[in-house]
Amino acid sequence: MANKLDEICATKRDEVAARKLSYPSGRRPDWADPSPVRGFEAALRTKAEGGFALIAEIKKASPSKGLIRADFDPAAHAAAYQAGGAACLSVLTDAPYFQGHEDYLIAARAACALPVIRKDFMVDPWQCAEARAMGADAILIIVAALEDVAMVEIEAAAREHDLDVLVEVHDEAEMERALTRLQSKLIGVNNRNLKTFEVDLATTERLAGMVPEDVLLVCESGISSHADCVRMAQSGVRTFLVGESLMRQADVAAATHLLLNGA
Ligand SMILES: O=C(O)c1ccccc1NCC(=O)[C@H](O)[C@H](O)COP(=O)(O)O
Repeated sequence: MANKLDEICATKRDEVAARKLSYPSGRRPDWADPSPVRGFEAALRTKAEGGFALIAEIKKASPSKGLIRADFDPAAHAAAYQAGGAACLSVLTDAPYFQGHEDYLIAARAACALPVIRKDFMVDPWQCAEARAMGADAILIIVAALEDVAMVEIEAAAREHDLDVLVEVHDEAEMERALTRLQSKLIGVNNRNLKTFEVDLATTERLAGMVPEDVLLVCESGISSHADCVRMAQSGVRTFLVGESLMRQADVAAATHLLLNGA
């Protein structure tokens, strides 16, 4: 296997093939009909106008850090993130590598009024139908994981299901592909290299200048303090995706407020 991202995507393809056979429509039989979409990108844009906008991530474990939160309670974390001032939630649904689950997204979304992105490895347009059926308001496209044709098809499927799309890049070539091949105006720079797990906030600083004015730029991974947000703001970034540093806190609501406001 070439690298961890390739390995994760290969596992995901097998998983999706099996799921498609057991519920072809994308709706698992035990899922209730989801409530209408909550505007994910709109919520971020509104918050970013008056300060920092946060996508707060519900993340139990990760390939790079192992178990992050032993007393994991997605509904309680969702309510705490909302109380602390988050604009949106991100919920990891990948089980093999992140100990995630679709039920965590369903529980988190039911416990708050925030829009939710399904954080998973999208390798097939069918996963968009599945994401909406479980209640997601947005999906992630990782440019490093997909050929151009595949990411265009997944974005089109997301639009068909009224899902917003966060397009994730890590270097200049991926940013160029995102800007020229895809239509979404929501682009995240992941400071984590998903092939090596190295994290460097300078990645966002390097790529921020490539982003046109109508694109909302999201700084992802490795943010652990208000000072980090202030540093990124010097490059024009006001929107952040944060997981581990908040998930490790005893008082998640207070930590979220502190991250956003500095006091
Ligand atoms: O987090 C990992 O170890 C990881 C490994 C391989 C692929 C993706 C991975 N993480 C996904 C993310 O990008 C982060 O969960 C997200 O940006 C939040 O990052 P952090 O605040 O550093 O938890």
